[in-house]
Amino acid sequence: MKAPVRVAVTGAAGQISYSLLFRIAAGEMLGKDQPVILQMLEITPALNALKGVAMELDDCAFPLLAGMVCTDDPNVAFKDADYALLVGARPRGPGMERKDLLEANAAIFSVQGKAINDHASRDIKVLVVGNPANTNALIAQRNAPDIDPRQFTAMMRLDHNRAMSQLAEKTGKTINDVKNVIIWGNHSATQYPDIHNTTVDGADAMGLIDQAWYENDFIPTVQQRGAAIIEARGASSAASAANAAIFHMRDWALGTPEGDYVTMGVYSDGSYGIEEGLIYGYPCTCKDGDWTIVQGIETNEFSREKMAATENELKEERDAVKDLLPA
Ligand SMILES: NC(=O)c1ccc[n+]([C@@H]2O[C@H](COP(=O)([O-])OP(=O)(O)OC[C@H]3O[C@@H](n4cnc5c(N)ncnc54)[C@H](O)[C@@H]3O)[C@@H](O)[C@H]2O)c1
Ligand SMILES: O=C(O)C[C@H](O)C(=O)O
Repeated sequence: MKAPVRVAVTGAAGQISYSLLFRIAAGEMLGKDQPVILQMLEITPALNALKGVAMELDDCAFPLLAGMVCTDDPNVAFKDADYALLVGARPRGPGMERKDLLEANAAIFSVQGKAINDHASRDIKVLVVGNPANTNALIAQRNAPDIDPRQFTAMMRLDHNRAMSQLAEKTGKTINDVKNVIIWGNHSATQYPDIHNTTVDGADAMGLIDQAWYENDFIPTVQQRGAAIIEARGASSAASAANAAIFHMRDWALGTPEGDYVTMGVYSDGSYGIEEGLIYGYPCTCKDGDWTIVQGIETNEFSREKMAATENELKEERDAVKDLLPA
C-alpha cells in the first residue's frame, strides 16, 4: 500500500463537496491504490453540517480513507496538503454572471493562497472550482509567491465535458468517439468552445456539422449551460461539477490518454499570444504529474477573435481585484 496523501477540500459541507468527497475517498481521483487523508475546511457556522458529512464518510468504511480533519482554520486545512480543491465560495443565482461573485468571493482566495504558501507541501496541486474560478485561481496563486505558479489551476473541465457531450449527441456518436475538444479562456459566458481540431470517430468534427449550428447553437449552449442548469434545478450544477473536478485532478496526477487532450485553466506562458500570467483555458496533456500546453494548433480568424474576447474579460476581472494581487 502507498503512503497516504493529504487532500484539502474547502466548502466541504456544500453541495459540490457532497458529490466530491465520497468519490475522492473511494479512489476515483488518485487511484484505487492511493490512500487519502481528507482535510476539510468550512466556515465556523457550517462546522456542524461538516461533522455530519464526516460521519457519513466514516459510515462508508472506505478502505482508502486514512484520516479526516474538519476545521474552520485554513492554516490547519492546508497543512502539508499535496492536493487542494478550492470549492468553498458563494454560487451565483438566476440572472447573475459568474463575475458578479468576484466581490463576494475574492477575499476567500487571497486568505487561502497565503495559507497554502505558508503550510502546504511545496509540490501541492491546486484546483480552483469556486467562481469566478480563473480569477480566484489567479488571486490564490499571486498570494502564494513561494509556490510555482504552474501549480495553481482553474476548472474548465466541466465546459470541456459539456462540449463533448453536445457534439456526441449532435453527431449520433458516443463520448468515446469525441477527441480533442478545446475550451479557450475563461469559465464564463465568453469562453470559446473550439472544435476545429476535434475529431468524432476519426472524422473532422467541422465536416460533420454546419457552421450555423456551430455558431448559433453549439457555442451558446456550452457557454450558457451553467445558467441553464441553475434555471432548471434552482441551484448551480453540483454532481457534474464534482465529476469535472475529479477528472481534472485525476488526469493531472495520473496522466491524459494517448491521442487526446483536455482543457485546464492554467498559468499562461504567452502561448497563442495570450498575456503571460493569466489563468486561461488551454488544451493540455498531462504526464508524470505535470501539464503541458498543446502547441502548434492552427487558429483561424474566427477563433482568434473569440480567444481575444475571453482574454480581455480575464484582464478586466484581474484589474477589478488588483488590490488582492501582490506584485
Ligand atoms: N468552475 C466550475 O465549473 C464550477 C461549477 C459549479 C460550481 N462552481 C462554483 O463552486 C462554488 C461552490 O458551489 P456549491 O454549489 O458547492 O455551493 P454551496 O453554497 O453549496 O457550498 C459552498 C460552501 O462553501 C462554504 N464556504 C464559504 N466560504 C468559505 C470559506 N471562506 N472557506 C471554506 N468554506 C467556505 C459554505 O459554507 C458552503 O458550505 C460556487 O462558487 C459555484 O459557483 C464552479
Ligand atoms: O454556472 C454557474 O454559476 C455554476 C458553474 O460555474 C457551472 O458552470 O455550472
